[in-house]
Amino acid sequence: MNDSNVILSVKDLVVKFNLRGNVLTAIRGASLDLYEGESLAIVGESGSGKSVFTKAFMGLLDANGWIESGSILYKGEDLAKYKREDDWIKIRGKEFAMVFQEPMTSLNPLRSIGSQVEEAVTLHQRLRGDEAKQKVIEILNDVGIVNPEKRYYQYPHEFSGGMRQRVVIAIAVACNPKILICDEPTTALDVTIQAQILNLLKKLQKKYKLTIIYITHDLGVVANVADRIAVMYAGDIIEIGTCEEVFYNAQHPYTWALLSSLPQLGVKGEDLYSIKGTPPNLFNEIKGDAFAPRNERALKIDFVKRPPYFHVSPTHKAKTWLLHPKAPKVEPPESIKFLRKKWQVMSNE
Ligand SMILES: Nc1ncnc2c1ncn2[C@@H]1O[C@H](COP(=O)(O)OP(=O)(O)OP(=O)(O)O)[C@@H](O)[C@H]1O
Repeated sequence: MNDSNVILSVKDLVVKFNLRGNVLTAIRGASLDLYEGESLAIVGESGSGKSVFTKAFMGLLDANGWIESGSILYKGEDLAKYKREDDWIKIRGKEFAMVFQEPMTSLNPLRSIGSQVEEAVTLHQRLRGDEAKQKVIEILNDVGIVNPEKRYYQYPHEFSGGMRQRVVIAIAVACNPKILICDEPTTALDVTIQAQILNLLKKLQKKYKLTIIYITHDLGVVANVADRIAVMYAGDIIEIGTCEEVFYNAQHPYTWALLSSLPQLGVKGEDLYSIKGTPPNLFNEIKGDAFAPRNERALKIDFVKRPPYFHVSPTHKAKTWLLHPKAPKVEPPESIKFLRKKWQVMSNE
């Protein structure tokens, strides 16, 4: 990873919404460098801002939302300055494509699968007639749809949930995007199908040279597919690092809480850990570390001053005062200590 590979650079992004005259700050100065060809998972509880953050890159914010400040640099242009739908049309599909959670809402029930994929091929790859159809069949085959020549003429209701999600992915890939954003792509599917779809995305990433952002509330789901993990809380990325760094050497107490609530890490015979309290009200100004009121290990300063990023390694940083050189030593929960022991072994290998 080096700076010349940065494909998208978001700096200090602030996104607000107006709700019946009251203003809510959904993204509170979040920054992110995305590297070409990587897969990055953005994780966090419901409402942490994962979807709004990525929708801002595609000009897909709801009508009552706007980018208040910050920049989104892509190919030398600042997308945060785009005001007109015409500007976004150049980006959407062609440069960035999105796969949503519920495939049925992304597909038109009245049109054949083939014609829906073909529309994307015609629009973005400038192919026509037989050539376009051949391309569609090739893509349907690539996404694992058996007998694509026959399936081409079928309708969404003739496909299972997993197969429909494959079609949605085919449409996204048919646009030839550089960046694919997958918003909870497997939440609506059962566990075996989930794994198949994630494997498929991994395979397509290589063939189509995609940079992928996975959005999920489930750290467990992305463990096998993401190169890096960004943890979001109350509209900011509070920790980011390689998958191993975030799993085994997490630094922010919120990341500790997320990890401790994973069923895979549960201590036998104990109830599953759940994060106490509720996220802050984004209509109010947030002072200090937004997680402090829910953090039983919070320091005094956490309630007063917002922490900057502190680097743990060149690829790993977190916004927590615990990383300040003068911070008192705070013991993480048992499950995190267990992971850190593994990290020490891994680091010495
Ligand atoms: N159109 C809107 N008007 C007002 N508030 C909004 C709007 N869209 C999103 N928000 C608010 O912005 C915040 C971030 O929402 P977002 O959908 O990005 O969360 P998320 O992390 O993706 O959650 P989930 O996992 O539930 O999708 C939430 O507080 C949400 O209520």
